[in-house]
Amino acid sequence: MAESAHLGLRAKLSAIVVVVVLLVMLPFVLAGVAFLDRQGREEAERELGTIDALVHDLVDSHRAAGGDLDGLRRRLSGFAIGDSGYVFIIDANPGANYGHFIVHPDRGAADALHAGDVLSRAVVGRMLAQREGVLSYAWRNPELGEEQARRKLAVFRIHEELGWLIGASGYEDEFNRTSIASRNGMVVAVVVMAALLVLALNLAIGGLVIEPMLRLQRILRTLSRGNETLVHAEDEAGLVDGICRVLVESGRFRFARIALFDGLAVRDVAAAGRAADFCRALAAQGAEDEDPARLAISVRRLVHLADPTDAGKGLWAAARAAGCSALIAFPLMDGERLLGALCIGAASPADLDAAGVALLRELAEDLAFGIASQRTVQARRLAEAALHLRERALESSSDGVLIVDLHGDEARLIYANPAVERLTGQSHEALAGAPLSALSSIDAAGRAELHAALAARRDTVLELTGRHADGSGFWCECSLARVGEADADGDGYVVGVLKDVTERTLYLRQIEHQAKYDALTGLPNRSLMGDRLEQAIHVAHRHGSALAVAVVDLDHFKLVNDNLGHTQGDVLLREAARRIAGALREGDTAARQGGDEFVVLLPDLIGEQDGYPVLRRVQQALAEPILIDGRGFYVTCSIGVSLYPRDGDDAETLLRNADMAMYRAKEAGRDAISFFTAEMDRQMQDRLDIEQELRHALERGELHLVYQPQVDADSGRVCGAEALLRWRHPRLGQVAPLRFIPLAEELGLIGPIGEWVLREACAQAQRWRAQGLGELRIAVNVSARQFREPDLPGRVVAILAETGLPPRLLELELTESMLMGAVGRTEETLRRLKQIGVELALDDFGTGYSSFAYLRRFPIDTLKIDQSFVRDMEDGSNAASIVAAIIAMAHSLHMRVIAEGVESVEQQRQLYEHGCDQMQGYLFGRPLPTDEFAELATAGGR
Ligand SMILES: Nc1nc2c(ncn2[C@@H]2O[C@H](COP(=O)(O)O[C@H]3[C@@H](O)[C@H](n4cnc5c(=O)[nH]c(N)nc54)O[C@@H]3COP(=O)(O)O)[C@@H](O)[C@H]2O)c(=O)[nH]1
Repeated sequence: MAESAHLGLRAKLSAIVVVVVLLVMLPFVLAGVAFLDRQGREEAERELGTIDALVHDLVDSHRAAGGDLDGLRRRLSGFAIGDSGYVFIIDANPGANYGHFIVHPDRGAADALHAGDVLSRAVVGRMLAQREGVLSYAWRNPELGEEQARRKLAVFRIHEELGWLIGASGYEDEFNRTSIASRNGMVVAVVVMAALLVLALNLAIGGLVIEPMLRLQRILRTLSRGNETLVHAEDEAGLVDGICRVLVESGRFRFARIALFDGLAVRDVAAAGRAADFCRALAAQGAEDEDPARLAISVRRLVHLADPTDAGKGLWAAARAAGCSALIAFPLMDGERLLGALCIGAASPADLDAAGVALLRELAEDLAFGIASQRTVQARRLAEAALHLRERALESSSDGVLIVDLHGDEARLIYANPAVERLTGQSHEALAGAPLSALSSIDAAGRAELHAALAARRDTVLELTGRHADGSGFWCECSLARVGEADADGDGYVVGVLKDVTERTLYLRQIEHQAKYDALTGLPNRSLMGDRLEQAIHVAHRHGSALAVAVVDLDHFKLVNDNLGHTQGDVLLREAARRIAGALREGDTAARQGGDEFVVLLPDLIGEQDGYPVLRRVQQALAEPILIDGRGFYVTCSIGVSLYPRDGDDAETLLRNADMAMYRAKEAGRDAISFFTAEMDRQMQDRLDIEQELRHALERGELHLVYQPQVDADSGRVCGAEALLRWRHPRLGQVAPLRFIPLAEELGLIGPIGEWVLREACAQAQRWRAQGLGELRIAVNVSARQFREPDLPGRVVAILAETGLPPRLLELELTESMLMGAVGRTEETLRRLKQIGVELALDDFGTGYSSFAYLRRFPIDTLKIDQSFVRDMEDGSNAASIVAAIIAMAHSLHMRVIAEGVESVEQQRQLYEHGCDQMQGYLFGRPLPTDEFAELATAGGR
């Protein structure tokens, strides 16, 4: 299109030139032609006039000489004028021959002009009418074969005497041949001149006007399209590519390339046209240093190379390789910031004339602006994207985020994210723009704290509580942090991050509750009771008042637990706890110490006995039957009481003394309230003393065994012995088994002691075998803790192997309580013991919740009737019946029965009658030292 526009413009300009030249030259040409024509005509007129005059003279002389008309005709016919001119005489005398030719080369005297000869008649007519003059007219003589008419001239004059019209006629062009030649020459010259002028003007206009103009137009168009590219480019890459393309396609430059500078390195980012050829050739020439783009970047100025002297050969070789003979590079500047350079290769230096360079500079400036704008846009896009991301992060944050505006009189919320709504139940959209006080879900104290922290302009973390719109409570940690610049008054914006700590708080509260309260009963636990006791002591100390600490222990709870199971035991404990707490005054505290033991704190007592009525109420409340599974259970309790300040002035002492008193109540037969006394304290000291000494009893060899004979009921002969442990202390003397064995169990010393007993008893039994005492079975008591040790069967096997005693001669005495509870494990232990081959006896049978269902499951060999039944057999109670029933049932389960504590013959008799298999008791022998037992056994018994 540009090409056709270019040609059109050229054609128009050429036409204008032609017209102008013609307009300028035509008047001269026409004037010349007219002049020459006039000159030729005048010459013809003159010549014809001369001839006419000659003819007149000739006629006169001929007439004067008396010549005849024919002779005149002959003479005049010989006149030749030019190629075809002639002399004529027309008869102008009135008469028949008027208008007839008297002399004419082609007509005789008699020839008149015939009717068809219209032109000749008109010409002759005009001459006759005019009588004298010159007549010019167009004449075509077909007789001469003429195609076109020619101008003819006739000069004529009447010969008055003769009445003849004498004239001479001829074609004009036959008279002024020179003039015509001159005219034609002039026309040719003018045409040639005009053509040359048109050509010269065309060339001049083309070179001086059109080319620069077109060039300028091209660059303007390039600039325009460049601006379009600038406007429409979507990114920096598109912009630089587009500009390079525009320069090559619209600007007709050989190449365009853009190199950007990032502060460290120059990097070509876009190119069009033959830029690659140029760069390749530049590299091949090793002339990269001369690269105009790099030069423009390094000098920060325009680099214009249009002359071979402007740069080295390498550069020009590269330029030629790209078809260029001029190069230009513009630095791309964004203010003071150098962005890079635009390098353009042009086919001719003229393509980079001053006007073009000015426009290209403009393009380069626009490009730099465009790049900077794109970068700004890009930076803004990135910033917007980051902002959007941050917004989304805020929106999706699990923590609540508030932005508070502190400007103005009242702090305002300008933003609240959805997490705030989740936390508080208040619409986050409604909160945005509302005053801070709109956060009504946060409780008043929290809001006040929030206001105070914001007023103090301090970054802080607040613990806030509130109520969700659905009514549930919530807890949150609110971190306040100022953001942005504060104004002169310190006002600005504060971001509050609300971390929902409801779950954590509830969990901690639960943990705290668990740490302070008993999970089963909900009563304060030992720890909280300790704290409250300390506090109460403190208050009592200040007020000079008294307080009581009572340890309440349920009587025989273990039996309930063991026989009914833990679940029912728990039910009983919960109910007991409820009753104890219900019996107290306001301000009193009931706590569970563990197991079936409770502590009651009675503060603010005026007198030391003031607590007694309260404790009585506790006792009475528990005395009411407790329903479990529809069955009523009667629970009694033993209560030990210590008083502040009388029995101690610290929590530990008071608790210990109350505990001691409680034991005393137990010892006193249970279901009693016992107040701590100094005597109890002494006994406690004794216990502590024993405890201390017991720890070393085994290693110091202070323990020994005694053996109580067991006799066969039928024969009365000693059939075995029960090994009973004794402790003789050098200072304390003989310590009763019931004092130290339970203590050893409590202190965890029973393990090594029990093993020692087992080994010692087995060794002794084996020695007696060796001494010939026969196959005596040795019964060894196993403590509950010992029985629970998983390795017990293994230890028994090892000891039997060590001592050599046959397993069947060892009988392990277990208690009912050991067998209750973890039935599976118990069964397993019993099974393994039975596999060894030892005998198993159930000790103290009848004192617990004896269950024959259990007995059927367990591989028990012997039932040992508790001595309390044996003792009561004589007093007429139903003990004898119970004993008889036990014996009968045991036998039905194929168990042997041994009665212990047989002291009288009557007891022996009754037992014998009931079918008891074996007996043990003082009646047959007390627990005896080894030698004495050996003597008794050798003697055969009592
Ligand atoms: N785990 C262990 N327990 C043991 C061990 N040695 C003893 N004990 C247990 O200590 C409790 C008290 O025993 P002890 O003072 O030795 O009393 C026993 C007998 O002396 C006593 N007994 C025997 N016959 C009579 C009698 O006719 N009248 C009467 N008043 N008392 C008598 O009974 C005790 C034996 O009881 P038991 O074991 O139930 O057969 C006691 O519970 C022992 O079990 C030991 O080494 N380990």
